[in-house]
Amino acid sequence: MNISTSKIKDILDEFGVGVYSECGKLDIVLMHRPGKELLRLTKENYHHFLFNALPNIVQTHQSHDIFSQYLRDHGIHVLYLADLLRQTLISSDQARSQLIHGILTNSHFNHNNQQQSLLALQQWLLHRTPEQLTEDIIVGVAYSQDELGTSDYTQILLTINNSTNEYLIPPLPNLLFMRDEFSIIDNHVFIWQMNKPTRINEPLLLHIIFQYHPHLSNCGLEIIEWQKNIDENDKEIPTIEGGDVAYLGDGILLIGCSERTNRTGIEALTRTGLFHQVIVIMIPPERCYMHLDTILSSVGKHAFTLHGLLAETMQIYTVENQYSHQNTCLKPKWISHGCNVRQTLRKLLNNPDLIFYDAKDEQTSIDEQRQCRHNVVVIDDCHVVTYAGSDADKGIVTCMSHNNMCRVGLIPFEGLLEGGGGVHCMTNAVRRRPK
Ligand SMILES: NC(=[NH2+])NCCC[C@H](N)C(=O)O
Repeated sequence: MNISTSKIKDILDEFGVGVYSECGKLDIVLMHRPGKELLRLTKENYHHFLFNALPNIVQTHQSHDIFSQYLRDHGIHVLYLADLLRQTLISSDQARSQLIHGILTNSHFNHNNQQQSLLALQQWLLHRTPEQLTEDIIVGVAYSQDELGTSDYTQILLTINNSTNEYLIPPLPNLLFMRDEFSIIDNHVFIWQMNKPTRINEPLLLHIIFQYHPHLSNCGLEIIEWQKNIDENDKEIPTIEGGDVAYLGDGILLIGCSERTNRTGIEALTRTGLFHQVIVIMIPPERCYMHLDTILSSVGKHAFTLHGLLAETMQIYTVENQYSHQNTCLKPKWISHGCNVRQTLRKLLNNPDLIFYDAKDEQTSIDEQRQCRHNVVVIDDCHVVTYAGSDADKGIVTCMSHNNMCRVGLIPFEGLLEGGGGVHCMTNAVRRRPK
């Protein structure tokens, strides 16, 4: 579904932008409807691309369209990444150069031919139209005459490639999980730095969109260069992925320190000084718990989902800024609050009645966590969406809907779950009201 730039302007004018909670009414969301990049997945490479199995693209489209239609049926405007990127590249030469520069920076060739290959790739990219560039960066470009055409630079690229690399530009099948590349918090845009190399080009696209899109670049959102706040002594590169980030509103940030989001990243974010409280949950660094939202997500003002198996084993910290006498920001301090997630969040969030929904027994909870059902997205307070197929007696959906506590919309998982993410992972709010 194509949305024109003028329609986008109307939506932004009508609703405004900014995300002020995880559970207020959702008005505008960004998603990516997967395309031919999924056809790049094979039995040999799907692990490399962080998929658990091969999806059937017809099913992916069906399920994804049912999901986006559910959102539209409840008054949410769905924007699509490919539309925004194309519109940005059409309207701004600077955006095109920045995209090309970013692709070149992230490309690595055989050491001996690095310089020559980069020049050839640059020339090849400079001859692409905005529409072609949009497709190249999302779908990827294979080392083949078919895809590269017959120019002089093509010959150089094909000759130089030592055939160990299948792709000149790698495909981005994980764009399906639009949650992870950025977060909007209040009216600030944070473009994240991915931990997994195969996702390295994804944030680049979002940076270009928020910086140059004819309407999103001047609608009152400000990009924050959070990763500049690292200490000289920090040895690791700061990484944060959006699935670890839950902005609860009123300056309170809940964040997972996980396989993907590291301490240096969390400290750099804290040092922006934009948060009143930063609460960190230490998540076991395992693939099945890759982000905070695989085990906990917001359901409404009164509740979260929480995978019970981990509820009393994950250390919780608050991270606070410290300043020198000259008022320079020093390394933040980590204060431990023990390992009981339920108790600690009730206390830190000053809400003794906070509810944590889970399946009724441990094995069902484990099964449902693996099927991404703790991963819910809020439409409005107490109205969420998750994947269908939850156990009718013991499943988390039954627990959430008990006594009409919550309304739970269900969408098919076929064609989506193979990528290892749920409905929260596939959406990213551009406008969400306070709780
Ligand atoms: N917010 C999330 N939980 N995202 C899920 C991302 C799944 C993706 N295949 C990855 O491994 O990166």
